[in-house]
Amino acid sequence: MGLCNSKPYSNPTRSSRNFDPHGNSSTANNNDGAGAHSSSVNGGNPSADAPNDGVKRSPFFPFYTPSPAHYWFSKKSPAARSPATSDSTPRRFFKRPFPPPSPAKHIRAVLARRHGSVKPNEATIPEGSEADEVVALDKNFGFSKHFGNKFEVGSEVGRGHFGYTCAAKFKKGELKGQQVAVKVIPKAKMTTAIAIEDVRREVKILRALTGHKNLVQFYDAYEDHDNVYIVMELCEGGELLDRILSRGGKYTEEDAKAVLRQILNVVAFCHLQGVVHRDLKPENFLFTSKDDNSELKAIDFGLSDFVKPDERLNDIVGSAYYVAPEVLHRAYSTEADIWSIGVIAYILLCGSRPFWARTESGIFRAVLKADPSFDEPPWPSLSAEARNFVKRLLNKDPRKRMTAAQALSHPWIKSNKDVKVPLDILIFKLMKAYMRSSSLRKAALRALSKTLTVDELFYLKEQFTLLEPNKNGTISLENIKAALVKNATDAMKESRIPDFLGSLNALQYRRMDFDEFCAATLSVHQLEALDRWEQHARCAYELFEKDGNRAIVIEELASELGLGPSVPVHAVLHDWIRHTDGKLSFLGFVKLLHGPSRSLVKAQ
Ligand SMILES: Nc1ncnc2c1ncn2[C@@H]1O[C@H](COP(=O)(O)OP(=O)(O)OP(=O)(O)O)[C@@H](O)[C@H]1O
Ligand SMILES: [Ca+2]
Ligand SMILES: [Ca+2]
Repeated sequence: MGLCNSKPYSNPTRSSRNFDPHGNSSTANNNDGAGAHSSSVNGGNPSADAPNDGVKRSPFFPFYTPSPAHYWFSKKSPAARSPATSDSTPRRFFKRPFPPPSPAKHIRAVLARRHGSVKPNEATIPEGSEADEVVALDKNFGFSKHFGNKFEVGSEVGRGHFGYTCAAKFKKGELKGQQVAVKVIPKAKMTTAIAIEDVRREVKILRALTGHKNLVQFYDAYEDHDNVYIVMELCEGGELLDRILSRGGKYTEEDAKAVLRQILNVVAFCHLQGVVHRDLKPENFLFTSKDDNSELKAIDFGLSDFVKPDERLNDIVGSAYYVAPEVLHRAYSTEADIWSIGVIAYILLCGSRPFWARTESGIFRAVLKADPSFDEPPWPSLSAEARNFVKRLLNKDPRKRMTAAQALSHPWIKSNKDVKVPLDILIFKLMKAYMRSSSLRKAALRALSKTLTVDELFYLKEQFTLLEPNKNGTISLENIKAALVKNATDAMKESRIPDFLGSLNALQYRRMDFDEFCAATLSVHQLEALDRWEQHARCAYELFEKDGNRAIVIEELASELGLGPSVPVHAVLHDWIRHTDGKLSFLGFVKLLHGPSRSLVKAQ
């Protein structure tokens, strides 16, 4: 067939259009402090972009300033000041399919969950009777009561739906005089058991997740009669959203990469720990300083949760523009965060939101059904890798979406930089499925693994290296355990990741070399999402034909697929077997690659 060369996928490096009209003015509109806007929401307001009370509004657009529009029309606008930029940018702006980003509201189900104010047709949260709970709400958190003794509170630096954040200083001790941020959450706002539980969990997660440079550093939590106080490192550079807007809505590819690398890094870390953030958006990333190259920190774990490796969450939480389709379908895990990063990446590169409508239900419809546009400027002038990167984050099928660690291995993000790829929890999930597979399926996966390209092998090689401390070409269960321990925080215990390793017990009596590792940890679903999947599969089938395909007894296949005696085997399996010689057909091979559950669903 001539396709079977395992040719490295060529990534034609197009010259990226590095125009950044406002690249040097990123702090231009940050003078009113971080979070000068509010993400607070009017739960009953059906208009997703309706102005919030108490925030500044643009006279030109139905959302708050700062917005790019502010810059086009203001005398102080960098665009107005810079003749080099004023010719192209405004035109591009008016061609945008959607308005530029504004602060995202939490979806109404979140508010219902927090406040118990569920409108009849929005009643998406089935948990117990709120009326009963109000009577006996326990607002004691067990946090230290000495906030007032320890901290001197300064001015407000930001505000959210659930509280406000102030700068503060340690009054005494070793850290005397050091600045911190304090998120103050009034207990009066905690009107449901769920709201209280969410605050408990926010603190628990902040406490458990320690030691990543792109995660806001948590100091401690305090409480008194009126408030909970979450004390953390003070980030003085403002929100990513403000910086996007102050740059006129878009970043150059290089600048976007620098931001996305940090976001992906911290999110990969959270996912390895079994924490899903569930509210990733540019408002929830802060710069440590006003500096252009300032480090970025993830904040606001208010909607975050622990998730076990083989568990799905079902509560609808997040912010509308950033919410993943599977969250709306109520069965999701860490991949939902990756979707949100896809939305952020889309915004960074083109300045508008990929899924936009005036109402929450309109946004949800777009998220579920619409394909984001890559035809409008500036997309055609951006690099093919950039578009490919964003599309692979915004795949509606979570199984086909890249993970954070894979995204860090993507040629666009990687470019010439020495990006360190973190350990990926997906590797363990795939390994578990592999260990439970039949020898026939293992042979099929091995054939497929021989067709992987240089880019795909790069990621697997990185993962293998992280698990292979002795560099002897093989890994053992002990190596895997050690790699996890090395990366573990307290969060990992909560999300039961060590228990999950029990499923890899079959590995305790043998070692795995890189070839088998590739077969074990390649994701058929992800490969299937690639344009060249047909080539991969055909190629792999050819290899399998030469070395592995054999006549199959139907009963054998039936037992492999877990078909019971009541299922009419012939009816289900006739398209799996080649009539001429009783061997696996191409279709059967592809179904086998996917494993039992999927094959059955498709076959029946
Ligand atoms: N460590 C920090 N340093 C500086 N500013 C901060 C810090 N933490 C939070 N802020 C500011 O306070 C705002 C609100 O904080 P946060 O997002 O945690 O609150 P929230 O009530 O959970 O908000 P939301 O409505 O998004 O859920 C942030 O958007 C940011 O502007
Ligand atoms: Ca927030
Ligand atoms: Ca929050």
